[in-house]
This record gives sequence, C-alpha cells and structure tokens, in this order.
Amino acid sequence: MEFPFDINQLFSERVSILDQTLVAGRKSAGRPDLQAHIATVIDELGRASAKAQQLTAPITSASKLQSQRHQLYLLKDGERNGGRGVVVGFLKVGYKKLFLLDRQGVHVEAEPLCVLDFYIAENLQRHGYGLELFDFVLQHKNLEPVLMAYDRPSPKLLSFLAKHYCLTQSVPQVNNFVVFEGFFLNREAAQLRKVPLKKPDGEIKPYSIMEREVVRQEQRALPWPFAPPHSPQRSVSSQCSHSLSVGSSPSRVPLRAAPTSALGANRDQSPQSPLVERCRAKRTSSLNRSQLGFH
Ligand SMILES: CC(=O)SCCNC(=O)CCNC(=O)[C@H](O)C(C)(C)COP(=O)(O)OP(=O)(O)OC[C@H]1O[C@@H](n2cnc3c(N)ncnc32)[C@H](O)[C@@H]1OP(=O)(O)O
Repeated sequence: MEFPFDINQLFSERVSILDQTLVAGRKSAGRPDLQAHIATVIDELGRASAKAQQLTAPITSASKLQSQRHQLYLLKDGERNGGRGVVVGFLKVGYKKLFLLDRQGVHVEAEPLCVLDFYIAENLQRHGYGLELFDFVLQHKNLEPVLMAYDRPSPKLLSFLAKHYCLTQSVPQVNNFVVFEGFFLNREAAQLRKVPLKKPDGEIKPYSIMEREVVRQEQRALPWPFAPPHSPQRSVSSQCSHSLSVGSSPSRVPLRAAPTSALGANRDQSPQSPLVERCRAKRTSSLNRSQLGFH
C-alpha cells in the first residue's frame, strides 16, 4: 500500500506499535504533521480491511484507535516504492471481557487478548507477511495463539490459523468470538474465571459486545436522513436482524465453523504438542518458499 509521503520517515521500525497516542516512535511525537499522516495510513488500512472482509464500515480507524485501548501492529516494507517504503498490513489486538462456554458448556468469564482486525494488502497476501506480523505480536505479548480469542474470524483467517498454528478445533460459542481447543486449559494465561453459580441467569450476558457489533449499532442508531433508505447500513441491518439473538455481526460474510480434524488435532492438544511442532516445521518451510518466490 503506497502513500504520497515517505513511509520510512513515519515508521522507523519494520513493525511499529500504535496505540491511543497515534505516535510511532520518537520521530512523530510532538509532530502534528506526521501524526496526521499516521492517521491517514490507519484510516486507509481500516477501509481496505473492511472492504476485504465485506464489512459495511471499518472497525479500524485513527479516531477509533484514539478512543480505545487497543494496539495496532503495523508492518512496512521499507525497501519498496523507490526506498520510500510501503505499508504491508496491520494486526489489531485488545483485551476483552468475554463470557465464553467451555467444553462442558459451562459459562466462563475471561479477559483474553483478542484478534480484532487483521489485514495484509491484497497484492502481498500469501507471501508470509501475515505470519511474520502474527509471530511478532505473539513474541511481543509472550503468548500462544491458542490462548487468544478471535473476533469473528474470516475464512482466510481460519485457514491461516489452521495452517500456521494447527488451530482447527474450535469450542462452540454463542457470541462471535472463536476460541480453540486448549484455550480453557491454561486458566491463568487466558484470565479465566468461572461465572459464579449463584448469579441469576439473567445477569449473564448472552454474548459480549464487540467491535463489529458496535459498528452495527452505531449504524442502526443513525436516524433518517443520515442513513438513507438504500444505504448499506439500512440494507444490512434489515437483512441481518434475525441474527441478533446469537449476536452475530451482519457485516461480514457468514461465519463458517472452523474446520475440524483437518490436521488431526485432538482434545489434549497443547501449545507444546508435537502436532504444533509439526505445524511450525511446516510453516517454516512454507515461509521460506514464499520468501524465495517473492521479489
Ligand atoms: C478477527 C479478524 O481480523 S478476521 C479478518 C482477517 N482478515 C481478512 O480476512 C482480510 C483479508 N485477508 C488478509 O488480509 C490475509 O489473507 C490474512 C491477514 C488473513 C493472512 O495474511 P497473509 O499474509 O495472506 O498470510 P500468510 O502468507 O502468512 O499465510 C498464508 C496462509 O493464510 C491463508 N490465506 C491467505 N490468503 C488466503 C486466501 N485468499 N484464501 C484462503 N486462505 C488464505 C492460507 O492458509 C494461506 O496458506 P496457503 O497459501 O498455503 O493456502
């Protein structure tokens, strides 16, 4: 993704970590001109990601990032575009309080790190950049992918997780978040708490409000004439009102269940299992292959 300004001047590192401050390193601190460019980049990435996921509105933008406690990891390739650099993609994460169901269908309260938005520029997909970025985040957060929750993962993300991390067996939920087998094994890392039994059922939210749901609610809240009769907002909210009861977002193509057993994952699979090691070996060779084939 190219911009009419020098990406290398904005982002000195290959991966920059952006938060509420919209500052990327020392260069942009106290420089409103550079921060305006950073906002442009984030807005553009958010729009492209929404388009790729068939969302009706971006869930990532500079203003949203400023108002939420999320972190956006931005990957650049500094060599391209005549040395001015290109933005390759981003991964946005944040902690969310969720009510999840474990394998036994017991409500569990958790506050895991969630993958909220993930995008690699169209022409650069399937070249290993997504893996590079995801691995960077895992290392930075010192976390295994099985301990994260995924906010309505797209089919491409499900395929990505299956291929690189052997995450194939999801535990059914009634909200839009997907967690995989193994998530409930490490209570501390996933910040799990059993919801107290004495709590009346009514107090347990059937699903957790998440980004994609909020976008939809904002859209539905718009009175006429702000949401004209044939606007995407209107058609989406009417098309998908039936899905409210399960908390699924209308904004994206229907969620497919995570593929099961494709890689033979089993209930006892842990992040350190031989299966994951096989995945890692496989993914290393795949990365090398894609790096070799990409210039
Ligand atoms: C919670 C959320 O954020 S859901 C939203 C996820 N984002 C999107 O769907 C936006 C569009 N997709 C993308 O931006 C990218 O494809 C990403 C971020 C999902 C993956 O990044 P990439 O750089 O393409 O991944 P990387 O090259 O490291 O790995 C490739 C693997 O990802 C998966 N993948 C990537 N593109 C596709 C695709 N078009 N179709 C199916 N699977 C795909 C496959 O498993 C692929 O392996 P394969 O080529 O052997 O089939």
